[in-house]
Amino acid sequence: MDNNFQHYHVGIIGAGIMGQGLAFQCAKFGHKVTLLDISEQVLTDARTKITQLQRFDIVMQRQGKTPAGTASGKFLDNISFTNDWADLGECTFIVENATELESTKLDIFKRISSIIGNNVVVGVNTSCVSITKLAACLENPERVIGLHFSNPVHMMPAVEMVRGLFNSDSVIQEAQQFLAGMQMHGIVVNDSPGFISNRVMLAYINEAIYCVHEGVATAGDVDQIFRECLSHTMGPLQTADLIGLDTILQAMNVVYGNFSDSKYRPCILLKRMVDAGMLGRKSGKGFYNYSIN
Ligand SMILES: NC(=O)c1ccc[n+]([C@@H]2O[C@H](COP(=O)([O-])OP(=O)(O)OC[C@H]3O[C@@H](n4cnc5c(N)ncnc54)[C@H](O)[C@@H]3O)[C@@H](O)[C@H]2O)c1
Repeated sequence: MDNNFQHYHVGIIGAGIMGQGLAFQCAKFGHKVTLLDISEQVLTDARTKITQLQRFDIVMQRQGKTPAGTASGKFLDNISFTNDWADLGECTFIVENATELESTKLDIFKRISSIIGNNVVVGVNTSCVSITKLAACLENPERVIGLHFSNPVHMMPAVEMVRGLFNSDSVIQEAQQFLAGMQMHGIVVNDSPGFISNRVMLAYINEAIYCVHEGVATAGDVDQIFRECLSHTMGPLQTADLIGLDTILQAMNVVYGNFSDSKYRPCILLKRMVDAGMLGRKSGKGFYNYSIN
């Protein structure tokens, strides 16, 4: 790793889509990683997925779509997988990536308050939950900052960095340095429901789901219009499948609950698909069918 950047022992809470991607990215740039999840099965799957990410990343590097890392050797050995919260005690930087439910994240913050060091910066990877509300669970709330990574983490150069009400400038600088060490940078916005990206994108995805629900067009045709008429790389329903329909629904509920504005009311089709376990890529079926391996 470039000597100008500090090595951290990064504690990542939640080993789902985002936790896996972030664990890989951190290890690729020389950080030691402790990846925690409450589910043994998720931790087992995460090992496999992270190995697959490494293969995919090598191809992307050859195509110039992702930078080379700075770690050498078998850097994935620097990731440890655990369900023991005490293992976070030695971490020097934390990123919380668990399920997009305010109650889950609040429980996690209350839990880690007595485990992690008092000066450790805590990043929150959330689509919508208030950074300020989570920060209030910790002593030194100024060290909690929103780090809204995008999916796939290792392919995206920028992170929506969310400044909570308590944040100090030094924490923002430290988080920027953490990202810079992985050849990423943060774009700082203030704490508001859905921040910028999700406030705009959720309304767009939800409207596309309404179009399918009302029979205006098929999912394939909606996406094709965005790709072929508007030059988007992906259509809104492909994006929804990539993010996870459960995550979209949970995020919409948070934004809708905060703004009480009907433009954020989740479409009934989205709710029914989540009820049916059609969560998108991660479950093998959403608006499209996927092979899970
Ligand atoms: N999926 C995306 O494209 C995307 C993009 C940006 C941000 N996010 C945000 O990142 C976070 C994680 O999203 P994801 O897509 O990885 O979700 P996911 O459903 O794939 O993974 C969430 C993980 O959290 C774990 N978990 C649940 N409760 C927990 C607890 N109490 N302690 C520890 N782990 C727990 C689950 O077992 C699961 O493995 C969410 O807040 C989401 O809004 C997601």
